[in-house]
Amino acid sequence: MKQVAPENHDHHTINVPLSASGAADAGHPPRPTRGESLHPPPPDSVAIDMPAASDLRRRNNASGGDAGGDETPGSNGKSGADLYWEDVRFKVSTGSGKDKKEREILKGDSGRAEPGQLIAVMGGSGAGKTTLLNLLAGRIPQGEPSGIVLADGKVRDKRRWKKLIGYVQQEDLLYENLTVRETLMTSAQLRLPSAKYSQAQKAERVEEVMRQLGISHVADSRIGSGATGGISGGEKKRVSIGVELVADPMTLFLDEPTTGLDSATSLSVINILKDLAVETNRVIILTIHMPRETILGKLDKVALMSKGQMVWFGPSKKALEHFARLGHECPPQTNPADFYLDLIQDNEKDKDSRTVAEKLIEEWSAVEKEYTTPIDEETRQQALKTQDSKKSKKGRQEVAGAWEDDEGRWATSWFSEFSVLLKRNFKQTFRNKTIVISGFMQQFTILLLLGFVFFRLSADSAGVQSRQGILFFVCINQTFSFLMPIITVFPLERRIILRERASGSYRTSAAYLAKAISLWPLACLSSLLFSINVYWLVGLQPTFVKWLLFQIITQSLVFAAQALGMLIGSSVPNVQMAQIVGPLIVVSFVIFGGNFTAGNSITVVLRWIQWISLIRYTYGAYMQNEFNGLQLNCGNATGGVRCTPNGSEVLSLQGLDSPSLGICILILLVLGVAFHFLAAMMLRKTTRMRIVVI
Ligand SMILES: Nc1ncnc2c1ncn2[C@@H]1O[C@H](COP(=O)(O)OP(=O)(O)OP(=O)(O)O)[C@@H](O)[C@H]1O
Repeated sequence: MKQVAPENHDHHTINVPLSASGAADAGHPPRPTRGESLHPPPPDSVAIDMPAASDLRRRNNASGGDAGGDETPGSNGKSGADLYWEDVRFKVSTGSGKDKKEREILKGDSGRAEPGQLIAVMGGSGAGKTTLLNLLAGRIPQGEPSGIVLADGKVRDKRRWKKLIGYVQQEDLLYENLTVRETLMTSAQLRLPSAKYSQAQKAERVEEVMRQLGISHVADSRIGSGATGGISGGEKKRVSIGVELVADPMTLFLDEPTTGLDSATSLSVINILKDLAVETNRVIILTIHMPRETILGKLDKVALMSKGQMVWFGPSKKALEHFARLGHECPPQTNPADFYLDLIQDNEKDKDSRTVAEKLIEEWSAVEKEYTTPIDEETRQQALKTQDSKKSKKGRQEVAGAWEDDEGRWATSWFSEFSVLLKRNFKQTFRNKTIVISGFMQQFTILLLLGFVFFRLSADSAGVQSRQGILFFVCINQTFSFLMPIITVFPLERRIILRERASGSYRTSAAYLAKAISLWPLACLSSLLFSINVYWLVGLQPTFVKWLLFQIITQSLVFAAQALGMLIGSSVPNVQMAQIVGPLIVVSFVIFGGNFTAGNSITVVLRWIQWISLIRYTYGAYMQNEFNGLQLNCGNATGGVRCTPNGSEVLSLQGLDSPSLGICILILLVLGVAFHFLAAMMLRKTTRMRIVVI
């Protein structure tokens, strides 16, 4: 029984079963098109009024027909792209200097994936599975690809392609303090075009995807982590798939989606993918290591690879026949996947000094045309022409022009991106109670310690030294406390940002600003807890204006220290480097902070450090705030200790009377803004995924 949706409407009604039912068999019935249900709707199914899930593709298709329009896949109106690749190669340079060599990782592979098919790339470790998957997806961090890849017979356009596909990485890159529903909703809000989908429709899409993936029962559970608990590994994998699926991609790529899962969970993930491929008429391509036989039965085609070359591409059952014809029978009671892998990894050489794999590669190249449905030659020639023109300047302009005619480069406005990301960041930060509480506890403990050591300072020569000591300590404490936790933020989140940016989810400026603002309130509150109380505890000058200035100076330091933390975090490749570089920079700022050495006695080569030392300006401002107008009691001065009755004199003796307090605060703010600006630039640079389409 079919549930046919009215066509050519902005919205269509689909029947969504409340449970993700079992997968269709390998020999599944004729594929339904979108809007048709595979199975009769169960009594508990619900009809949802949804925007056509293929709107995103239609949007891209609609504008793909003209200027260089042959570049856009999907313009034949199909819901899933037919992916064709021919003679694809991939080279990388290894070594350096004299030892520099070129290594060919993919050596001329061809194949075709048709809508509705679930395809697995298999092979031993290092066979080139991930490289082939990445090349088809266009995600190539380095190296030189060549060959032809056509989507629906068209050369792809990089900017559109990255938004038309979903790519599920091997690791589950998710925010652990968000719930499943919030995770998927964030993806929907960022990736579904606001012009087509209202908030309610985006929420409906999320519910639909959760039902398809069978994760509705954990919708409100936090993702969690090994340490904090949370949803299971299989559920996490389904959430990762859901993050891509809510954007309704035309083609879905998955890198080893079953790795790390037990065999029952792996089978359930594959069942879901199989259902998705069939029900939504999409191409789904994945890499897999050692599937069990039941999983193999779900796959429409397998691509067996050895040393960067195909050994077989087609249905698994036919592979057994093909290998049997070549004299390699699969022994009874053997999982065909084990048999394939043993065969292609057999390194024993025969009398011609060739391995079994080498012979199988040769045999495959002789018969591959029989097994791969060719594309129409006229389409192929046309695509080749477009590919050539795309390489020329004129072609590039045509592609760019075609994009400009589209609805826009981003699914939603800058402000929407910013507010979605800000909300996500607040949830991620404030739900981590350990971090929140330990931040306050740290400030409170130091406050107590200072209270014991520096309680109510005297106004004599000993009090001068103690004042200097405590003010310098406050500078160091506040810098370390608010810089160090931040330097690991970007290194820890970089791979998530890379993933999200690779699919064109948001502008870096929105992501950066949302992150910077979300980190500020907690730092502001805990630094206030410290600075408000330390002032009275230590007994600094008891006037409201000076107390207020003390708070302003502290907040300016916190602002600049956080900005510097973000700059360090966005510039270093990993947490370890951040933890080395962060303290190194702060310590050099301390050395040039104005307490240990006078500015003009520093060697010229390093003198510049004092000009960017946050601690120098903060210390200068604190000292002026405290010592200007301070009357000291020299009555107790003991022999040899010079006592200065006037606080301003202390400042001029130590060279801390300039720049003035106001300028010091201003410089701190300017440094903060400059660090933020540089950090945003660095984030943009270090989270850019190289997308190359051939
Ligand atoms: N950018 C690169 N630079 C150098 N070598 C590379 C690069 N990318 C891939 N390789 C090499 O190419 C080969 C194939 O890599 P690929 O990751 O595709 O293998 P795989 O089949 O996915 O292996 P595994 O199952 O172990 O992940 C490996 O030997 C790998 O070291």
